[in-house]
Amino acid sequence: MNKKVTNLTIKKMKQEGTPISMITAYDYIMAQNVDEAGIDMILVGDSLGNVVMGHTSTLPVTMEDMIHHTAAVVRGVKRALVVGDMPFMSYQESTQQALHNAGRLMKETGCDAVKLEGGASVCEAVKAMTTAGIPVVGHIGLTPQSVHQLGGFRVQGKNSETAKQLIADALKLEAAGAFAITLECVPTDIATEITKALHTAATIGIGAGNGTDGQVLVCTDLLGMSSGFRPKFVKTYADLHQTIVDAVGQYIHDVKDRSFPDEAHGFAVDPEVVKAMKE
Ligand SMILES: Nc1nc(=O)c2c([nH]1)NC[C@@H]1CN(c3ccc(C(=O)N[C@@H](CCC(=O)O)C(=O)O)cc3)CN21
Ligand SMILES: CC(C)C(=O)C(=O)O
Ligand SMILES: [Mg+2]
Repeated sequence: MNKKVTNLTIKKMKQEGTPISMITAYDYIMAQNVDEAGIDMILVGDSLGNVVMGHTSTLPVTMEDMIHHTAAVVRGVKRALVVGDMPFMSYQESTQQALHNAGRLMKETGCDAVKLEGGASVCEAVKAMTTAGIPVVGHIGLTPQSVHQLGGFRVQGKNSETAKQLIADALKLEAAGAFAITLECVPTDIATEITKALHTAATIGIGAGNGTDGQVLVCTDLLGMSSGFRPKFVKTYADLHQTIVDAVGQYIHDVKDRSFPDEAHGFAVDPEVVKAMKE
């Protein structure tokens, strides 16, 4: 088995220019599958609000939801670094609240790091966490927990002023101790400049082009399991939605015409036993 990935491995990969692969997972079985594929980092994203729970945003996700799913993912992983996403209003109230909930997420799930959205405004919390021994991943650009503040899901950092703000936030997160920073929906050239400006924190892009230190995608998006809207940045590598519909359709067909189960999928008994049973 390959050695467990740590925050130091990720920092080293940035120094060496080795691209970092990251994917979301929300349960034990998906975690086992993506870990076996050789993924470097697994994010138990609060996107589970959309993907697993069927909400229209990530806002309703609770600490209890995140703990439940992150613990399941950790049980399926041998090598990848597991990051637990801090849900909406689990860290925005105060630094004390942020530290308390980051501690809960690590303590009650066994994950390797936590992630929270925001720039300068969360740096005091990031500093408190890293000081307490909790590795932190930042998240700037499109921050879905602020969708109502941002006025919708839109690309961030499109003018020089907001682009400067993003660089400043990234540098502050790095100084506060974040070992990686997710850049979501940021123009390619801006994300590349942010990546160059950071010396220790690795950038992990989603809709941020190929100049970042790594990439992250939602597992059900890249596997083609999600129906409905797909963001422009998603590349699908399989059509599992159709594969599942076809396989279950075949199963239904076999049940209806009694071709399943056949002898190979049942348990035989000595005919004498049946005879004696009826007496
Ligand atoms: N399945 C899934 N995949 C994700 O990547 C994802 C989630 N869910 N839920 C949480 C957030 C929300 N995300 C989103 C949601 C919408 C857009 C979106 O509407 N993007 C537009 C770009 C708009 C513009 O040009 O400004 C697009 O067309 O892709 C992007 C990211 C990313 N995250
Ligand atoms: C899209 C990624 C970065 C995320 O935060 C999530 O899946 O919740
Ligand atoms: Mg998230």
